[in-house]
Amino acid sequence: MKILLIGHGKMGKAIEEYAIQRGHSLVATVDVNDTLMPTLAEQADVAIEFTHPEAAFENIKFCLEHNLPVLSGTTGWLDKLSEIEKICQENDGTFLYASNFSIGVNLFFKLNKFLAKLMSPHDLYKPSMVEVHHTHKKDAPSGTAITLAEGVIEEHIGYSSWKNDSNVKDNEVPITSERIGEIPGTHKITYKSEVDQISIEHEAYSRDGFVQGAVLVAEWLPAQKGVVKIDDFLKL
Ligand SMILES: NC(=O)C1=CN([C@@H]2O[C@H](COP(=O)(O)OP(=O)(O)OC[C@H]3O[C@@H](n4cnc5c(N)ncnc54)[C@H](OP(=O)(O)O)[C@@H]3O)[C@@H](O)[C@H]2O)C=CC1
Ligand SMILES: O=C(O)C1=N[C@H](C(=O)O)C[C@H](O)C1
Repeated sequence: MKILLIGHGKMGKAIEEYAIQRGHSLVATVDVNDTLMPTLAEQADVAIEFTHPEAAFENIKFCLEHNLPVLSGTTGWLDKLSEIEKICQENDGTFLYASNFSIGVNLFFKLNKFLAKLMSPHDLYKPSMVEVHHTHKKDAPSGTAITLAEGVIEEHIGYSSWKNDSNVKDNEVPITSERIGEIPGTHKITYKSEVDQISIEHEAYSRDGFVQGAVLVAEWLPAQKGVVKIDDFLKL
């Protein structure tokens, strides 16, 4: 498979290495000072986009307007997600966004929803979330934390929004973001009552899970149409 790799930072470099290991080739790596040229899109089977919250929208739009299936793992740009989904439909394209490409985290998303549903009738237990990442991370809260909070909101009658603060209203899920050293990504949800607490946690040991998931999804993506989800790939 021929991959157009957009973003050549921590994720881009690791994806390049793993994609080559799996027998793929790169049409090009496009980083911040490079230009996305239509000829690059013509030569590629799929684009993988891991860049910056400010850059993701234009990069994805370019791919969709040049008939190139594209997956994006960039977080922090979700205010424009519905616009991209519209552009995908208008161009009869293929697009997938996932806040986290690790299989473990996508199973954790399901566990989170299950726990929220169980907790919904028990308002003595108050949820809160902590996400911990490396100090280079540009966005807070993490995209994964937002997906987890959305899962709670979907399943728990007592919650309708989230806030990146520990000081919240009754109907808000509090998310605390910590930035420490080189931590790849840890997410913990706790339901606390006056007498006890229940926590679930996912801890990534490295970026390998995100990288492997992104390349496996990229292999599957060109045969799909429209706005697709990682749940479709994982059959969750
Ligand atoms: N969904 C998932 O599973 C995962 C998502 N992520 C997300 O992916 C994104 C990238 O993460 P990471 O690789 O760690 O970040 P890095 O900062 O290491 O890499 C991003 C790269 O993209 C470059 N870049 C910036 N603007 C553009 C542009 N317009 N076109 C092309 N390249 C550009 C940056 O250059 P410069 O540094 O000069 O700005 C940098 O080289 C983040 O949003 C992060 O949250 C990360 C891990 C897993
Ligand atoms: O920036 C990162 O590193 C990560 N970003 C994603 C997020 O914001 O959820 C996924 C993972 O946690 C690593």
